[in-house]
Amino acid sequence: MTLSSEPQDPLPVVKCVARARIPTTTGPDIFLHLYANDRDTKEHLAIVFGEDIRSRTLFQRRRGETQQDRMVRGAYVGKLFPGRTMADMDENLGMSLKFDETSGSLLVDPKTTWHNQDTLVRIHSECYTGETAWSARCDCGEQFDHAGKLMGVEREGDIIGGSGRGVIVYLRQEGRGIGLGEKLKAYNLQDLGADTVQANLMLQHPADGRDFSLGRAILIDLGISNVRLLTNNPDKVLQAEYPPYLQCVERVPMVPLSWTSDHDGIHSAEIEGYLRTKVERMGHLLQRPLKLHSSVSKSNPSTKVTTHTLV
Ligand SMILES: Nc1nc2c(ncn2[C@@H]2O[C@H](COP(=O)(O)OP(=O)(O)OP(=O)(O)O)[C@@H](O)[C@H]2O)c(=O)[nH]1
Ligand SMILES: [Zn+2]
Repeated sequence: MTLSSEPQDPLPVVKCVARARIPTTTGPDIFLHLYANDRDTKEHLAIVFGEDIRSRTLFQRRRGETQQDRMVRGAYVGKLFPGRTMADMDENLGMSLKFDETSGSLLVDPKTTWHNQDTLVRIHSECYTGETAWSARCDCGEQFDHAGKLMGVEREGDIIGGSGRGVIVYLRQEGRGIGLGEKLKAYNLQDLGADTVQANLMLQHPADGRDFSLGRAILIDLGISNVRLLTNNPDKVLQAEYPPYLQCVERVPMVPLSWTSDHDGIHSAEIEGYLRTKVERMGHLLQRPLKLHSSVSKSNPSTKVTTHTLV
């Protein structure tokens, strides 16, 4: 945790290049933001739930640009429709943006811009295998889907959702930063008996070489200050802090679905090893709910008691 008296590393410079509305198969429209930065050439993303969470760099007025230019890059208020000519005003919805006439910066107006509220956030690292190749080696794909669902609901059990507001910062940090090729080699080493940490070290990589400063810079660019962070990773909680601009006000756990249901979620030998390593070797805050009694079926009250060890 960086105490406010200690100098903080300067954040990378990020710039939102484009934003577009994505109608989703699961219900809400989301707004995909693509970022450039001064640290790498990757296309890091922010998946934003809520039209009024606004990137300051995207909405910054640029010299010589037209209202059409602004609409094309996604710097518009409300909804686009054929024939619309003004980016900064949506007459149909009666919404208009205000700017500092000198600097051209967006002025925060509670009627049009989300600010100073706790925001549900996931800082998610890319995992091609888990998100696209149906892998049962990790829970990244499940976490990505679950985070998206939680952004859209008021609550799920005792977890308070985002009620339609939230941000998934999607960092192109495949393989905890080592890239897909090296991660595939790590998988082979895991099939030869190594765990995910040992495999990275055997390939001469750190156990976790990720840098989350880009995530912090993107959240600050989106005007997010109080983060309710969806994670089990204590390091991410620390990494989501940049006082006084960004603070993590709550860690929201992500319990694997397979631990709360016998049929949902990922059930595989590999995922158990993956989760166990995260807990035992990376300090992840995951605890399998301790069930003292299996659900004793009415028809057979003598169902044997099963206990689950804590992982
Ligand atoms: N090197 C390596 N990376 C892996 C392996 N399995 C998953 N990963 C990567 O681990 C990262 C998972 O990151 P996240 O899901 O964002 O977060 P986390 O650090 O697991 O913690 P949570 O926020 O609690 O999910 C992704 O970059 C995956 O590609 C593995 O076996 N080896
Ligand atoms: Zn994964």
